[in-house]
Amino acid sequence: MTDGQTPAAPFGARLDSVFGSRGHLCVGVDPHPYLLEQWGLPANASGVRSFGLTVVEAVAASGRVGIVKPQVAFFESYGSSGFAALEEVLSAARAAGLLVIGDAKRGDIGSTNDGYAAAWLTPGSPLEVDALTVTAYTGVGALDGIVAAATAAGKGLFVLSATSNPESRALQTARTPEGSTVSRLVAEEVAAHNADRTRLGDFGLVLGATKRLDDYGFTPEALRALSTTPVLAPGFGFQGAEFTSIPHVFGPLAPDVVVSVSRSVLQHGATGLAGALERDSAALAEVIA
Ligand SMILES: O=c1ccn([C@@H]2O[C@H](COP(=O)(O)O)[C@@H](O)[C@H]2O)c(=O)[nH]1
Repeated sequence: MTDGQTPAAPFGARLDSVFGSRGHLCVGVDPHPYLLEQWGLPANASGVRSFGLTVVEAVAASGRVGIVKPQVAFFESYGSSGFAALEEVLSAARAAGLLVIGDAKRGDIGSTNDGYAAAWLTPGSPLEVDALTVTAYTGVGALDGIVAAATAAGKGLFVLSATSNPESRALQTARTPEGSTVSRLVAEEVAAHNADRTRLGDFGLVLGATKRLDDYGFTPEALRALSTTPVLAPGFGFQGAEFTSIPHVFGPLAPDVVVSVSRSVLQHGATGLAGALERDSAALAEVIA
């Protein structure tokens, strides 16, 4: 629900609409302590609040970017006042019409996951987001309650599958008894939740742009089978991936990738952010129409 009464359109449809109107760039709201210092802000809740609101304002004003991804860790590190700051940032972003992906990477056994669903996906809750990142180490089935809550509220999930960090390889390329990789198993079980869609579903995957997906067990056929599954792709800029690699890395999924950038744009400071957004969104539009 958007206002507690009107049912929201499904997340996948809303994401598709943002792709059409504002493109695929997603700006991470990652107030690292070193960035706070660089921006002349204090390393406390008031600093992350100002940082987050400034990023939201710049993204909304750009007219070229429609998705933000606040990194919860950097707010959580200041305790309850950090969470209060996060609530303000989330609310400002949603009020500005931006699609908000909460990067909280929640995930537990099913009964506990219901608590996360209540916190992040319930319309009107203080931490309401449009989509949430979650882990499936307890099994994709343990997410069923969050999936049901998301569907009821027009929300989405992005489930970690092949993450961008170098340490992910051993675990995520481990083979199941049937011969699939862990990454691919997660991907296929998540994609099953989108099976009734002809266009984008509400349940996506985190696939790092720094990876060769064939190394993680994704054959070309496996990628084609994910055609209604949106992809949240971190790893650009600071972690080394380039926009021009998107068609090669993501193949048939490239048209539905949410391209996430944080430090590479945030390092330009409050005054340089608008220019960085303009440059990145223009460069990305050359790659994903
Ligand atoms: O596999 C993953 C999953 C999430 N992330 C998050 O994305 C941003 C990346 O920040 P950059 O500054 O653009 O490197 C950050 O919030 C990570 O927690 C990821 O990098 N990889």
